[in-house]
Amino acid sequence: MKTIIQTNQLTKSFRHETAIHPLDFTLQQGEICALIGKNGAGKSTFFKMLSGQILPSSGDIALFGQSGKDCGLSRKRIGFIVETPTFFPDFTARQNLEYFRIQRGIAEKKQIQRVLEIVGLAQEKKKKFEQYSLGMKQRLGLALCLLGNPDCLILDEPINGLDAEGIKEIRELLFRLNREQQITILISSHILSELSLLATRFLFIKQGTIIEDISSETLHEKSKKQLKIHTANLSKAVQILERTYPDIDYKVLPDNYLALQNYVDKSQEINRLLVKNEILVDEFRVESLALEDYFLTLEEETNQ
Ligand SMILES: Nc1ncnc2c1ncn2[C@@H]1O[C@H](COP(=O)(O)OP(=O)(O)OP(=O)(O)O)[C@@H](O)[C@H]1O
Repeated sequence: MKTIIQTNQLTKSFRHETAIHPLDFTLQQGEICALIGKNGAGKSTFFKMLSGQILPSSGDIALFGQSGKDCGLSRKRIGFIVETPTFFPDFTARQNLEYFRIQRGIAEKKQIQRVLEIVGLAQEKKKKFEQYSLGMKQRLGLALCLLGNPDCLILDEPINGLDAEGIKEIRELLFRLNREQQITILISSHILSELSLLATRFLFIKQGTIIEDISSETLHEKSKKQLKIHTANLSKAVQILERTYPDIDYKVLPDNYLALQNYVDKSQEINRLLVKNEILVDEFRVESLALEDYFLTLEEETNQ
């Protein structure tokens, strides 16, 4: 498998703070890797270093095996959405792409039709950019990314502000690009439910440090079923459960939720036990741990 991106002890400090602590990261061909972190965790800073918009404070970046000066040439093989691309408002999609095609020295004119077809904007011949919906604007941003026939896409919040239908369209488009054209994708978003449908790998970043790097299979395995209980009397419930099942594995979640990781198959027995001990349970369900919960739990655990 080919390595698309490799960083070695990459760091970035701004005047008053360190945004990225020494970061070692490898992205392999074919992956769809989701970068997940709270506001200010360092996602955009990392992406900007990869795109060459800002320089690292220390460490190396290798793109397609090339580092140093050659890294700049390899960058052409990557399509970036790192900041919302600026288009001319009174140009059509075609005119906007034509401008960027010339600016970037891309010889083949037919690339424009090709990328417009990929993102589903080929029929929009007359509409100007300013008349586009947000979804269309985002798709044009992706078309621009695809103009140079990239092998990899690095997308910072490409589904920001889209409605459910727009999000689904972009997801399906990214799936197609990955499966049919073997395009490797590194993507960030705050819409974790969406990333969980798309990504093959999840990278969690907190205060500039990767706190977890996990494949979707392992995540799925780890996030098997759990028993989620909501009660106002959480401490008493924990006490009784610990007394009855000494090896019980549980997590206390925010807002008076308790998640049991084992004894899930004994849900009826547990329910009866709590009721017998006069613990008022107002929610009791078996569920799969969602990516969102996984992220919040991870954030909490790393606070300790
Ligand atoms: N140009 C800059 N000058 C000073 N500090 C900066 C600069 N750019 C980013 N930072 C700081 O670096 C840290 C990481 O910011 P970054 O934008 O990378 O986070 P993020 O994970 O992309 O957040 P968000 O989800 O809000 O986009 C933040 O504390 C931010 O204030």
